[in-house]
Amino acid sequence: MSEMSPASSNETIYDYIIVGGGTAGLVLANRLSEDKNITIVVLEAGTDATADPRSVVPAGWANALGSDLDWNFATAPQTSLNGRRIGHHQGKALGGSSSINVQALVPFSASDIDVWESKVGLEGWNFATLAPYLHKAFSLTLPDDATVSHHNASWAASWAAEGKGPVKLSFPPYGEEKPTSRAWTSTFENLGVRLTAPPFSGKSVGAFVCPTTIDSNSKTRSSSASSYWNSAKNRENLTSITSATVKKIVLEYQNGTQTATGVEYIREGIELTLKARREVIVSAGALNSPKILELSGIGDPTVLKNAGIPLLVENKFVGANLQDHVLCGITFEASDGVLTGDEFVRGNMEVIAAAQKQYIETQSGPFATSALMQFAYLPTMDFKHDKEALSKILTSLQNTRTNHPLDNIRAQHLSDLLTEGQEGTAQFFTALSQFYMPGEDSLSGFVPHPQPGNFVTPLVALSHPLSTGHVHIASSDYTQPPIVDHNYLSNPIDLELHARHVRYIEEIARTHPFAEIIKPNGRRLDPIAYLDGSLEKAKAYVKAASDTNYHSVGTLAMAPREKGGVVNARFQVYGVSNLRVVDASVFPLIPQSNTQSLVYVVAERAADLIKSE
Ligand SMILES: Cc1cc2nc3c(=O)[nH]c(=O)nc-3n(C[C@H](O)[C@H](O)[C@H](O)COP(=O)(O)OP(=O)(O)OC[C@H]3O[C@@H](n4cnc5c(N)ncnc54)[C@H](O)[C@@H]3O)c2cc1C
Repeated sequence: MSEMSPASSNETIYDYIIVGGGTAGLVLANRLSEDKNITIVVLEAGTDATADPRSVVPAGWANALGSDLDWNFATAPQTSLNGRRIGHHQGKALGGSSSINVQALVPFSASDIDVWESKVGLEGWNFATLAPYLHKAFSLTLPDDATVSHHNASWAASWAAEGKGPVKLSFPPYGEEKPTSRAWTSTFENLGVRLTAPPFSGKSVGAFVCPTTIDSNSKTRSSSASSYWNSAKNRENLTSITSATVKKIVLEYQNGTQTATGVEYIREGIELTLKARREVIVSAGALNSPKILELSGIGDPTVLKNAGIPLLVENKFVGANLQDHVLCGITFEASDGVLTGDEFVRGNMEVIAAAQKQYIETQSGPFATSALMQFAYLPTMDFKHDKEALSKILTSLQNTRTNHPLDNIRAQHLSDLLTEGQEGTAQFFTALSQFYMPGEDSLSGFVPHPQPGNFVTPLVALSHPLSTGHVHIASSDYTQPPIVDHNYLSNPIDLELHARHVRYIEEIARTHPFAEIIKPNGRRLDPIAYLDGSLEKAKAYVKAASDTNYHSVGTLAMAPREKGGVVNARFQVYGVSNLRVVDASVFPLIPQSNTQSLVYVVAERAADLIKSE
């Protein structure tokens, strides 16, 4: 049974209720329903977008942003970003954010995960345990030899042999991505940074072309919906209810503890309930899962009191520990003759119609690829020669202020990475077009005010930010969005490191062969983006121009209680029976990578843990 109408259903009790049919939620739905003896229902607020071109066509994501497939959140004004509000897209459809994301599959590092066990204290949470799940979640199709060589991607051969998972990965065919991957990887080699190890090996620095979650046969997006869901949805024991917004978890006091017994949800304006025989599993994403817990009476007493919600389970860390990779780029005018994506950004109908025709007729062209695939992890390059600056940062790290018990661990981990100097603290990547509008609120969709001209935008994200924020309800009204406040760059160490990394973009831009893509003496989109090697100018620029990388995590952290945990190492919510959270909310510390790789892996492990009980 797949989609059912709740009104016509006799069955209102399921073994597991999964709240949120997103990236993690559908992994769980698939794996748990492998056991025919248990029943599962997935409640998803969005629709089934598995035939919607905005989700299916690889380049369609730009049109999905800001649409009905998007929760379209926005942050509170960010003090350290000159008071700007930052739009924060999150997928609202079966597949969740995996149905609208940019499809880059980027590696997390071993040390970022090992610290979960060694310093956070989560037994069994290390890279050696998690890495094998990459092969359970993903399968990679290698392109022809010429393309592998063009992308410098021979490292991926063993991956292609071992990966057996439902999510399909591919590299773009030679010629379908620009600027050439070779230009990217060669530029970093010319900067003295050779790829040190295969990108997914756990300890790798340097430039690489990442696989994308695109099916190489159909040239369509491979989301958790098109993969995990589509292959399981006809199972008799698995049900989905779409357009169903969960309002709260029903808690009953049983055997001396609050126990999750079901959920209340709204569909077509009607309030309905479902009961769970075994568990409720919340997988609504890092910005919505805390909201559901708070609306259910689980959280910080002050937050709940202000919203008029009776407190049932006290935990002041619900909604805290919000982290993201703050992102900033410099948009350079492209050299004459370089074919950029700016006509698409400007919505040029002639160009779009031609690309559409090419995609429909031959499954190729600009619509068949994701925009982002050239990446590089780098240590903070300044510190290779400026030991005094490094020493100052390390001293500040010892005295940095803390808002959350995990902050000390974050600072210690960053200190270790900077001292060693062998791992990435910055993630560089590049877009061959204007990418966003620096200096403005970034509230509505992708590039709200496109500019004339052709551009290239190298960007950098801060891999291990210390600044943390929060997401909380403002009222008991479930239709109201939560208050999202990342506190981007509020920690001065973040500001300094991010500014140093952004300043390094100028170095990349003048290094060959990447320099050839940029017009000599061409303009930059933002008049204050001329940093001239000045750290002060770079600091001013990142405040004016930084944005989100859409990697919100950590708001219901997996950690011991005394370290600010909301769930234990088995995803169980402290103080409540039969309630788990499985999604990006549980990451105690943000990994260096874009987050989908780890969300899939963590959800696979959650399924194994639950099934083993
Ligand atoms: C625009 C964008 C681009 C990105 N690009 C990349 C990328 O290229 N590479 C990468 O690695 N990562 C990327 N990410 C991040 C990555 O996609 C997410 O971190 C990951 O998918 C989150 O998975 P999740 O399961 O935690 O949440 P989601 O996948 O967001 O799932 C949450 C689900 O819960 C549903 N839901 C929420 N509230 C309720 C409710 N009350 N009732 C019922 N259902 C509810 C939502 O509709 C959604 O379907 C991107 C994210 C975005 C938004």
